[in-house]
Amino acid sequence: MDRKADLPPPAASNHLIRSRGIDSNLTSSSSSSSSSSSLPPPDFLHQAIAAYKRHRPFGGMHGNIKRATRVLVPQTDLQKGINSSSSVTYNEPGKAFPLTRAVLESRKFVSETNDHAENRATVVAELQEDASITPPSVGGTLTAIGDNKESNFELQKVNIDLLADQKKSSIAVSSYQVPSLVALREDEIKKENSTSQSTLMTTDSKMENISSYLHSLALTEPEGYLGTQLEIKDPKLQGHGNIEAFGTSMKYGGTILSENRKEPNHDQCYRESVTRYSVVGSSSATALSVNTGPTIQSTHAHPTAQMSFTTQVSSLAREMPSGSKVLVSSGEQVAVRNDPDWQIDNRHNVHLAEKVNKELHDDANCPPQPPLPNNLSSGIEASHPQPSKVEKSRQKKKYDPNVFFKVNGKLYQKLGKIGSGGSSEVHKVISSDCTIYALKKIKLKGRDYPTACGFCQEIEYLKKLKGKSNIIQLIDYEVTDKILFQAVANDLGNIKDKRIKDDEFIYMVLEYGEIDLAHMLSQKWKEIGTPGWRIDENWLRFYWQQMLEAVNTIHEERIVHSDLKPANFLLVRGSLKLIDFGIAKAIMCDTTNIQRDAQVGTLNYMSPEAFRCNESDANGNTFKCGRPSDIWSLGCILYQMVYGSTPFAQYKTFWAKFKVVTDKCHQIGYEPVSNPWLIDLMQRCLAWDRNERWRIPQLLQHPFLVPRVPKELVLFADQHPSKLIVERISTYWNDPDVSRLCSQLHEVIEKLEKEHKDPTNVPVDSNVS
Ligand SMILES: Nc1ncnc2c1ncn2[C@@H]1O[C@H](COP(=O)(O)OP(=O)(O)OP(=O)(O)O)[C@@H](O)[C@H]1O
Repeated sequence: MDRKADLPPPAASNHLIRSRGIDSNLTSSSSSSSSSSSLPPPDFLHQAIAAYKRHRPFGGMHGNIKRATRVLVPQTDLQKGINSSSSVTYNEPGKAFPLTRAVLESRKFVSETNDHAENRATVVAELQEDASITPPSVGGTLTAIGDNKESNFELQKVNIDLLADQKKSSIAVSSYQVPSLVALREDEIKKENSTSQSTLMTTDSKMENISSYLHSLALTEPEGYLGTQLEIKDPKLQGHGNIEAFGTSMKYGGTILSENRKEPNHDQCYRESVTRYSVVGSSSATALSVNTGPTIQSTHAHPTAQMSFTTQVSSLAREMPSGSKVLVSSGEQVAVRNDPDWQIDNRHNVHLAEKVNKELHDDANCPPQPPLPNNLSSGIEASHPQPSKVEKSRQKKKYDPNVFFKVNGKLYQKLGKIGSGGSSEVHKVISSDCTIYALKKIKLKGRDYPTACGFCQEIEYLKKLKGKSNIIQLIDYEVTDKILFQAVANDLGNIKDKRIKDDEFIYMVLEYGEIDLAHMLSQKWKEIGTPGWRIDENWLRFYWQQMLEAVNTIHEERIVHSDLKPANFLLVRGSLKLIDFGIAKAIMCDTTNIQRDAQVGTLNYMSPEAFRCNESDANGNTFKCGRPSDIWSLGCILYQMVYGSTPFAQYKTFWAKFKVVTDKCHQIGYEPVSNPWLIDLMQRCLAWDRNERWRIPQLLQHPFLVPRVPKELVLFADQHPSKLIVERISTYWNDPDVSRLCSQLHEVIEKLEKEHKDPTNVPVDSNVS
């Protein structure tokens, strides 16, 4: 059924149109009607709250208040609008663009300014909707319209009203925003001019975080209305990845404006949240404004999600620092809390908005409503079944755990799962100050206390390594199981044999790494086989040195990592940092080795002694793991960086690996490489006998990293370097052909050197070309 057909004709509000900066004569063709602003405020408030709770436009409850037309178009109609011949033809007659609803409307809106009479009614309807139901707290004026290149989003500029007192230079970022924009402080936003309609500009890298946040909201909160009216002025940002993030949020109906935006995917349905969010920044503090009011009811909106989103924002508002301004606006009026300095124009509206705020907060304690079937989502009263357990816990938590993590009272919005290890999940998150972190969540349920204590050990190591630039930094952590928390600090005592029964977790907020070495390597190895490919020695040196330094840092702190592998080196702002101290062990003061309770590590990188840790050899000597075990792992990583696979990769099963790695007589194969020092370096790390392995300070001085040509010449005064190299190579290959070739090479090098010293001494019949 076409719901649009059921709707009363749209009405316009001059008031709103003014606030949006649209010439009021554009509305002349529309029927006039009442607006919310014409209702006595308490009625408005009650209706707003009641409708909000019902998740449907309260216009519907009031005969003469018109519903928004755009949001009541069912998906099928939307699809029709997009896919069928009814696509909007724009500017260039005859050229049809398949557009999503959001784009269609934006263009209609634009078309109004272009005097496209046919679209005028729709624009009016949109304006009326805002006017009669929820006047926006911030008005915008579309001032520039781009061309209509296919698949681009044309609107290029939106002027945004200043919401707050000019003297205080507070800036309203947009009418529909997200909480994390609180970090968009005034010093990161320049006003283009000082009139009440100023164009926001931001060129700061915060944009990346914000866009990424929006992106995440688009992903995690499909019902959220993510339109953010920001003009992106910085050419660097145009076409940058973060624009894509905006593009994604636009899919959900936002009017985020930037040049050359890609057309949203038609498969994405158009959704809007009942609740709108707005953020105000001031010179002295940041503020969060929550614009309530059932503005739009999408046929696809998910009431539970809307509720939870509201709850999250309320919760975020509570999380904000005490100096922050929490604004709640109902309609275009804004109330300011916690800040006596804030200029308030209209006391009544402050009162009104505060009431709305209170209701909003009360709402967070109301049971969320179950989702309505799509076809019933507007106009039908939902029944209120008892809240489920999950819902109850959500109410208790006052934030949606599907969207946020709470660590030590701070909320972190999930941006997506990065990876999961043997015992944990790692998520990309964003904090309220728009910083991206990695959040490691270790599930404790079902684990015994000694194991859980082992997990906490990682926190101890990271605390010990705080401030070390080549170790991932622990920002915050929480152990939700209080018994465990105390046991770690004191003693396991009588809980040794007990298990954790409840849903308890360890949360660790960590510095975020962009990519790990494993992924970098797999990218690098795609180049293999391309014509002219050869090992990039400088690339190798650059990262090898950083790896050595990172491991040296922990060795100096008497910590053995025990699980060194490419995935545990993360690139953070261009530098490699070490992560995952899950199985690291501290070296006792009176020894250089560690005792292991169980076999640990990742097979391909495990040293012979790690395979046989704590066992005894034929002579009764115990295999112990210590720093050399980490050196072996580094050797395996270097081998992988040089050849593309670890030295024992061809042995697939555990036992095959065990056998070959623990076999003292097994010879690791080294294919020739352009720089023989590289082979020497690998051999220094992969010596079977752990006592023969070089230590990190030596490795940092190895000729591969520190070419010492003059020093070498002095050191081997009686030996020509080429001879030395040739000798070493022939030793390794022990092959007459290799020896012969090496001798020839040596002769050639000597000849060349003679020529270099005395250019007149060039043999006439030189076979050196
Ligand atoms: N700080 C971080 N920034 C970005 N990604 C991270 C971060 N920490 C971990 N990861 C990603 O999450 C994955 C798993 O993390 P981690 O290795 O710490 O977990 P684990 O349970 O100890 O894993 P494993 O079983 O491999 O030892 C890593 O391989 C890495 O890709």
